[in-house]
Amino acid sequence: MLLHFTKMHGLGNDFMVVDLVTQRARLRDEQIRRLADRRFGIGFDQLLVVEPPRDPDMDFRYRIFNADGSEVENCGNGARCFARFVRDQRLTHKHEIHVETAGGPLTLLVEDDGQVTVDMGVPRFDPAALPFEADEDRPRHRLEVDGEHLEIGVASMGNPHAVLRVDDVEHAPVARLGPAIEGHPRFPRRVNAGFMQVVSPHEIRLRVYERGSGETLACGTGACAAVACGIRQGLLENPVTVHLPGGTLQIEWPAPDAPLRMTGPAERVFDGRVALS
Ligand SMILES: N[C@H](CCC[C@H](N)C(=O)O)C(=O)O
Repeated sequence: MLLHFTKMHGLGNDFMVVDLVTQRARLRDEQIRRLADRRFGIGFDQLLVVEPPRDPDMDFRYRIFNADGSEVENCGNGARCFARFVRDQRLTHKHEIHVETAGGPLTLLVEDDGQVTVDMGVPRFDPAALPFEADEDRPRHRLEVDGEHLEIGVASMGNPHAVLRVDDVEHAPVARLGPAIEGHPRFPRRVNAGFMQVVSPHEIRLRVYERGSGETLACGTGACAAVACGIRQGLLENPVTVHLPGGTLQIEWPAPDAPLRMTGPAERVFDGRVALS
């Protein structure tokens, strides 16, 4: 069969977006891995799938698959592209779109300037929410990685994040520590590893080694998790501008029990069709 898709990105975090409301297809893990390959396939960090909602109060079901084929709970940059896609495809005319994900509900707000603001829900820090093996919830956890004693913050944005503060993201050992943190045994379902440089209380620089995809040019949930951990550690104050290699996100988290909001762009690159074997 021929599957229609749209290639999109949020600050260079790139996606294959598929409408399974008007199309029917089942994508197996190995098909996703092949399609994700940047030489043998289309090439993407994540596959985003639009499906009809299970909950009648929601507008769509939003499913996310990493390049390694693993299905995950949330994708922040993908959520902005999802909102742009469903409106461009005329699957909805709404400006406020409610979607269900494996990590919980999200509200997507398409702004007049084309930017998208996502209500990402309330960050969770209890280790069981990630999951992360630790005896209690605390702003900083000690983690021994590759012979080094690190101090990390942990947060769930529906998906799990570990955040390590560094002096200079340019020279942070992302290639070495990223995979070691991602696959650390204390994270039974692996983890996204963020490397955060604090520029000021309202500004950070961030690189993220993503679970299931490697280092990406941007990570929306990673930006949210870094800000949440930074505010909780007393390093940051609401709102925070997050500079990632692919561009900048604005994050607001006005109070610990308030939802966290992320605002940024969503770009279409091309439409295509692919034969599914
Ligand atoms: N790699 C992530 C999913 C994609 C998150 C990222 N692309 C974003 O924008 O939030 C995970 O395994 O939880």
